[in-house]
Amino acid sequence: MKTLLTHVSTPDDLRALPAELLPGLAREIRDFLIEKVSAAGGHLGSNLGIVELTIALHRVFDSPDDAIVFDTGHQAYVHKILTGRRDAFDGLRVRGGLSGYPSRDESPHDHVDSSHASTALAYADGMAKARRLAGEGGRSVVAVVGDGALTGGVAWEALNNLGADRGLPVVVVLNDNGRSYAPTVGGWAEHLDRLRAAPGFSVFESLGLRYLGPVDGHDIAALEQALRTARELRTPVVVHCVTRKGRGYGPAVQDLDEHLHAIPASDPATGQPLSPPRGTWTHAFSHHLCALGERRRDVVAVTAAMPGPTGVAAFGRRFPGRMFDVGIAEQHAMASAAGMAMSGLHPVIAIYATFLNRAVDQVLMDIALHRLPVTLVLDRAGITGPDGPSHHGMWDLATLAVVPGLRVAAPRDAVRLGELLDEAVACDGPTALRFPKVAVEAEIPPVGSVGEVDVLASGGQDVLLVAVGAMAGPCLSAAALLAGSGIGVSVVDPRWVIPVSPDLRKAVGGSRLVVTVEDGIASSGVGALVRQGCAPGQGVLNLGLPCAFIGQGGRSELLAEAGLTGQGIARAAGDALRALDRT
Ligand SMILES: Cc1ncc(C[n+]2csc(CCOP(=O)(O)OP(=O)(O)O)c2C)c(N)n1
Ligand SMILES: CC(=O)[C@@H](O)[C@H](O)COP(=O)(O)O
Ligand SMILES: [Mg+2]
Repeated sequence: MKTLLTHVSTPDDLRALPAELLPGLAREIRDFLIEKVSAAGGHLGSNLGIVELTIALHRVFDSPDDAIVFDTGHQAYVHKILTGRRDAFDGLRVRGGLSGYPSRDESPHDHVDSSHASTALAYADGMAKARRLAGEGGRSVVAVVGDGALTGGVAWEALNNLGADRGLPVVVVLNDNGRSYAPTVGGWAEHLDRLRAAPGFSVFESLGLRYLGPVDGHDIAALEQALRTARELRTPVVVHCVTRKGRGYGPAVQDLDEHLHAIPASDPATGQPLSPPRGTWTHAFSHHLCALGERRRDVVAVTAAMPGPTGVAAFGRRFPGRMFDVGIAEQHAMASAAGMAMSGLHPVIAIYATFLNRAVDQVLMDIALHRLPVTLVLDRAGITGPDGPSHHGMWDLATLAVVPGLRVAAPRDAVRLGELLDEAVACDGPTALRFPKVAVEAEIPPVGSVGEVDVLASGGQDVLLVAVGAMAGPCLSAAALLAGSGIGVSVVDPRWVIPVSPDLRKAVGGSRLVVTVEDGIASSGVGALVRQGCAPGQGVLNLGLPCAFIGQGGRSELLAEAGLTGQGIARAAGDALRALDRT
């Protein structure tokens, strides 16, 4: 029986609770988190570590009038529990259910939807300035930021601005657990180490902010006292709180790799996944990269704070000194890789497709303009699923399509992933590979080829399906359905999808209707490029995702909504062919 938690649904309830009951409430919140996150999957370790800190924040500040902005937002589950959303946790991260991040649609206590890291201080800077201009400067703005998120350059741009405006009532709550996924890296992490051991010189003070701490981030009374002091200062101030990721849950504390940062549905007793993990694209990439590392001494791997999730951790273990974790610093990852390539290395930057967005200028100006041999490996491309709009990796093809001289490949299976990675590092200019967040399906062998384009099915020239990467499987299903209705249909996989190759132009010639199918924005990706080269009078249909922010849900259900299933593709192609017949 959850006696305390059932009586605490709002910050007012929380403030009414006697202080001696708060440790018991923290225990109940942890039990609740373990039960609900184990059932749904989600961000467990970070939330277990921030329980006391969130309680203290909501007792000291008056949300939503005082704005509490969570950086990245993956650690806001406790905030949700304490702001009226406890009962929604059974729908955590499912279609139409509770978001895994703050969401303005869900609650006035949530101010920001984006879950790309390192931006909370900038939001706080802007909110505080706007409130001051509107004569509402009496309210505080609180930015809760992790030690990992503070490795991102945009956070330091905000600190630079905050430090210069001493009249802003901005409280930066640094939740320092010493980790991103893996231990946080760099001189910054070392500085925090020293501050944790003995308060002394603080970089923040040199920048013009006040510094309070370090505070034990699991001692609610100490936290409340520090936060009250910070609130009364009415100037930009950093409260340095030291916490433990995964606190209070054995399997999380014992997971030394990531402290169960993010988990799939798991057994709460053991912390083990309910279904054994199937071979993912990430596993396949990790395997091929290690094999490549044996053959090519110049190949190095770069990650922006995600060595485990992007699959380069194994490469780092096998080739010490050839894997570089640069922190949550995607722009630096690109520009530093450019420098490496200028000096004789071939860097492979492994990054989620959605986080590429932050570094597009570096791809253009630092890598592509210099025609440097750098390979981007874009994991979680296309629809990702339960992480929602900010995590779908759906902009990569549209953005990379306008980068001069950059070649993009989309493998359809693990064999092609190996081949294309080899081809990519054999290029003397920039390349990218993209694949989705899903288990890799069985190999799809070609039945023929047109130059470097693989023919996957050869059944006639009424319809040609051009399958981009993992869309090959649904395209083959669609081809079978169309053939069953008497339509002559063929399927090709270009392998290298950007720019459109002369081989692909040759392959599409002669078909009445060309249908491109991609797990990216239909109007601006590979399909749009293929369309430009089609003959006048030739029918062209571009299937893919809408140019819209797509909500959370299962990958399959979101792809089905976009029509990217065998049936959906067959229906759309059949309709388009009939329309062509009528013209
Ligand atoms: C721009 C960007 N890059 C990468 C990520 C993936 N990511 C999510 S949380 C995280 C680690 C965050 O570490 P920290 O801020 O210290 O929070 P903690 O989980 O330790 O509480 C990373 C790398 C992201 N959300 N945004
Ligand atoms: C908050 C964040 O950006 C990551 O933790 C992300 O949620 C991980 O996603 P995967 O579960 O797909 O690795
Ligand atoms: Mg951290």
